[in-house]
Amino acid sequence: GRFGDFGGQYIPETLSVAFEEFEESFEKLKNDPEFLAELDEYRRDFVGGPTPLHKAERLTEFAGGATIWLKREDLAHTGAHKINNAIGQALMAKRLGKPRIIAETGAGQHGVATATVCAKLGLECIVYMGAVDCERQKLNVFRMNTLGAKVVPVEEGQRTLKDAINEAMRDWVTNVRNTHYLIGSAVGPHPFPAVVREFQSVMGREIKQQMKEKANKLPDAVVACVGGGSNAIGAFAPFADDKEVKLYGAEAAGRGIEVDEEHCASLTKGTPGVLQGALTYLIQEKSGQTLKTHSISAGLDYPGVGPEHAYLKASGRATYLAVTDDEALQGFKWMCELEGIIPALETSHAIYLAVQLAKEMGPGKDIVINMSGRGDKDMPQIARIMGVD
Ligand SMILES: CC/C=C(/N=C/c1c(COP(=O)(O)O)cnc(C)c1O)C(=O)O
Repeated sequence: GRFGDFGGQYIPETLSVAFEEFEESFEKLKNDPEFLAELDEYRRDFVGGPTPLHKAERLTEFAGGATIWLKREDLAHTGAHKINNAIGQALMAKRLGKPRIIAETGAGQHGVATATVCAKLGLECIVYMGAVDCERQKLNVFRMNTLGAKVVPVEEGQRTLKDAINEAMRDWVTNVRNTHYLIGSAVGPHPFPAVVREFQSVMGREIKQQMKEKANKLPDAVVACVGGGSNAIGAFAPFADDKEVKLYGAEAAGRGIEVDEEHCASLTKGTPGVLQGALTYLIQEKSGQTLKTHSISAGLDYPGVGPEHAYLKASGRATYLAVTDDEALQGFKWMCELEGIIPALETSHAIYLAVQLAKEMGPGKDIVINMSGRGDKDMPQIARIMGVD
């Protein structure tokens, strides 16, 4: 369960049986034709996949370089990529006979995705969400409640994603017998990062297929934002062996990476350490205590990162660059005004980075942005920032 030196399974003894049975179930199911057929059916008939891949004509012209393509995962059911992982793990939980599902959420998209599949499959759903995120992603709290989930505001720590994960893990240790912890990103102890990557890789496989159909080539670069890293690893993984395809992750530089506690650029400014069950890069002080973080986007506001990204950085296979709040807002505006798409603030970090890269790469090259989610959830925050609320 390692990615180079990274990853591993640093868990309390009480969870070892649950992890063993989850890993066994995954090893069996990941090649099981019937399970894979069921996943395909959900992707097509419930999620609305394959999500479109199309040229961003005006954004390309504006950037003045490589052709920019958009992988429209924002059009997936519930409005983000999170649904792919939620369905896969919920179907596994059903097979494991676990009637109770818990989840953590930051942007609320994973919470909504989990509540959605629990309604569909008849599973109880409890979502832990930092009190700060309950406020800034209020629309998604309403949606979770409407879908029948119980949202538990978390008042610990800085009351954002890391704190929600801690509470979910605390619940799981107590209720592991009848409960599956449906983790929302490619983080945590083995096999969570591998399981989440597997379920999210549908995006990268579709990108590869669609680029072949539309341009008869591989993309020269794939760009995705990186919070815990699930939409990025899902877009990147199918290209791992295609060395000519460059992989870029956009981290959150918040108010700037020069100042501690003002960013979440774990790969750019972090150091190796163990966080929430995995050895990865994290923003920590000498004692190993994680530092506070800031990002305009709740879904990137996390001091760690998935261990597979730590490995991709260390091995040089992927490049991670930090994008500030203001740059993300710029990317947000460009996508709205040039392509008629209101993206999530998380996704906006990748949009800004892709425009910079397109300039550098020049005409004749092709770059794909993994449009991880839509921006409905962010409209109240955007309205306040633009002074139109
Ligand atoms: C699981 C915690 C992260 C959440 N969202 C993260 C997120 C992200 C970043 O998460 P990753 O793909 O896992 O890095 C990107 N785009 C959108 C639209 C997101 O909502 C959530 O709770 O919805």
